[in-house]
Amino acid sequence: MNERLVTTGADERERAAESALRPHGLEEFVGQKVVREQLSLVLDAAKARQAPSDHVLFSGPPGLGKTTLAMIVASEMGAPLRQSSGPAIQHAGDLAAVLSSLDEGEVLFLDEIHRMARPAEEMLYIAMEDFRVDVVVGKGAGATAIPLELPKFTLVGATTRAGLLPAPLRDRFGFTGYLDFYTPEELVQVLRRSASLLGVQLTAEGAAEIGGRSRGTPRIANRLLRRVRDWAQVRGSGIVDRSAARAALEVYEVDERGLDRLDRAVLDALCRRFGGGPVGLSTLAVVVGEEAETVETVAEPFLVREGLLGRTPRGRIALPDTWGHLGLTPPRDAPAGAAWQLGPEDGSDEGPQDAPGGSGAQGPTG
Ligand SMILES: Nc1ncnc2c1ncn2[C@@H]1O[C@H](COP(=O)(O)OP(=O)(O)OP(=O)(O)O)[C@@H](O)[C@H]1O
Repeated sequence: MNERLVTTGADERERAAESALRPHGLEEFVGQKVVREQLSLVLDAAKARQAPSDHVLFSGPPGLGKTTLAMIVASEMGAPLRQSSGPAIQHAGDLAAVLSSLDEGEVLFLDEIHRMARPAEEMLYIAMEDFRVDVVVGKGAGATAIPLELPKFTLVGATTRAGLLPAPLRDRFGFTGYLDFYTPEELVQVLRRSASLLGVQLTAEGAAEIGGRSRGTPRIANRLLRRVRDWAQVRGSGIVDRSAARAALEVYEVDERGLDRLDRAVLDALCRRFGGGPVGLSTLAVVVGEEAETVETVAEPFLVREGLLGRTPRGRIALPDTWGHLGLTPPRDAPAGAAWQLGPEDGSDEGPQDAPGGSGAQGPTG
């Protein structure tokens, strides 16, 4: 089980549990209306031409359905799916081995495609466009490239960081689907479907309660459902209703907005200890007893998205909602969120308050 119930990633064990809940066709896939419609046009056109589909890229945060869609592409095309990932392809030879073993029409799914080694990326451009790889035999001046024809295949790439893909690779995908976070109503639909597959009795209120705490992410919704089901079986009536969801998620310390203990510790330190900031990331991390990287990559993206934390060039700041969420009253001199000059997206800059002993409790000057 994951240490954090609301983390967006999944380990091998969880992925195995997830496979039972995956939609098998586009009509079962909840939400992402635009992507579904665009993708179904691409696939229907390919089927009508009786040819492999164009290469497809899915981009979006973890747990929103990229792997599921890759599997759907293969099943809609009636083709086998071969899976690998960027981190597994560290040499051009690794990729040549995968590509040369494909059959005509097969779908190759490359997860985390942005993490592939550069020489392999370059080999992939040619393979995608010309269905050919150049295998280099020998070394130095005597090295020769032997072209190897490949069968026509469809590449499905998935990435959480489309911006990291070099333009020549991005341009070779005929279609890119951008996945967005799900609405609470869509998550209720995901939960209903999962509950029926798991044989769990789920009430409308129970689904709404879990959906609202799932951070817009089906993976988290399904994970919370499994934990609430456990609670309902052991301590409740077996039915997943609102009170079971509330009681179970209190045990797991997931609050009504989907924040867990780490998220709240960060906000609590920011408001109580540093008067709302700005405070540097590493100081904040020391106070909550975590690595700066964990705070930055695990807690912050969701807090920023929810408008509960701001990243500025001078450090992290509380926003008006932050105080309310913690049940605190902002100090009288706390600025309105808009008055702050918010920093760049990756805003990992350390503020001046990172100096040892800095309290960082002052407001902005401008
Ligand atoms: N639209 C959806 N409808 C129903 N279930 C979904 C949907 N999207 C995702 N899920 C479920 O959520 C879980 C995670 O989905 P998936 O593995 O496809 O996410 P991912 O985007 O590939 O994540 P990662 O980036 O970590 O690989 C799966 O159990 C899947 O069935």
